[in-house]
Amino acid sequence: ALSCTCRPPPRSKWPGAQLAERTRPEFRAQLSVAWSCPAAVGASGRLLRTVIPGAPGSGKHTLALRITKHFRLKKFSSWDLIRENMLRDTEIGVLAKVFMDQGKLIPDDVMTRVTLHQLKNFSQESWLLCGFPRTLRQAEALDRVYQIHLVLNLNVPSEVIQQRLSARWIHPGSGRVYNLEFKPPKVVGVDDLTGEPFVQREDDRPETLIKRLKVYEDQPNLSWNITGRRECWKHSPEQRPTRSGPVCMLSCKQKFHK
Ligand SMILES: Nc1nc2c(ncn2[C@@H]2O[C@H](COP(=O)(O)OP(=O)(O)O)[C@@H](O)[C@H]2O)c(=O)[nH]1
Ligand SMILES: Nc1ncnc2c1ncn2[C@@H]1O[C@H](COP(=O)(O)OP(=O)(O)O)[C@@H](O)[C@H]1O
Repeated sequence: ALSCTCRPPPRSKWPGAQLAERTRPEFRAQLSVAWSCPAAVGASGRLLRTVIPGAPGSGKHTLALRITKHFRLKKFSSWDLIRENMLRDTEIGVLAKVFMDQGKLIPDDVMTRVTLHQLKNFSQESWLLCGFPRTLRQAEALDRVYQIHLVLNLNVPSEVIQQRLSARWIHPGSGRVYNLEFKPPKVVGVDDLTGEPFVQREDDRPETLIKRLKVYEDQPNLSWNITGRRECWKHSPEQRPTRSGPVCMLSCKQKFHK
């Protein structure tokens, strides 16, 4: 289920080789593909611009953390941006809470404005953007400003998502994510680093979660299309995943395969 036209180099050549050996098989496969892509190794000497769109609860933040740590990219996440604004009670934070509590996406113009504004300060760094874009309008707005090299799609069926999110807990101050099954804390109920209690996200409660998944499912699939020499974001008619477990499809812009 992994698709990339690049050939992986020998494993010993990956910078995160040792880590990759220790990670779970699905992450290892994802890292291998990411590393095998010339865009990722910076073969062209360019800055790397990567995005992880993906369904709610598909594991975007978990994977983004691993990749950015070991491939030395700057991580941006739409959720961190929103969470910081909510903690500071800014106008954007208050607005975001209204939409999140209803299980809805934050309006495109707001999300695009804050994200692009933040990215502006990092024009000389390679980055990975997590949770953005989530709609075609956001994708097109991003594309107008940046050339995106890699798109990591995490395709996870909704019943697996429901199971994961019902067991997700976070530390509200830092946003650190736990999972009672997949990534349990050292001591039940408290954050590993601060010892502070963790909470369930309001929007992970079953009634809101069902609405969020519906919003996601009702929205046409966002995919990155490469046809001939044309590269563009589009709505794809592909079916939502039905297989259980994470499936990663990686697309690289064509010019990096030459
Ligand atoms: N079983 C399993 N759980 C995962 C995996 N990746 C993330 N999780 C857990 O699933 C939940 C959602 O992951 P998160 O990274 O917050 O998803 P996001 O909402 O897409 O950013 C969290 O509780 C994670 O600990 C995975 O590969 N397998
Ligand atoms: N790119 C985005 N566009 C619109 N809303 C967003 C975006 N990213 C995050 N949000 C809002 O913030 C909430 C939490 O973000 P995140 O943790 O990435 O969500 P999820 O767990 O649903 O993947 C989303 O449910 C949505 O309301």
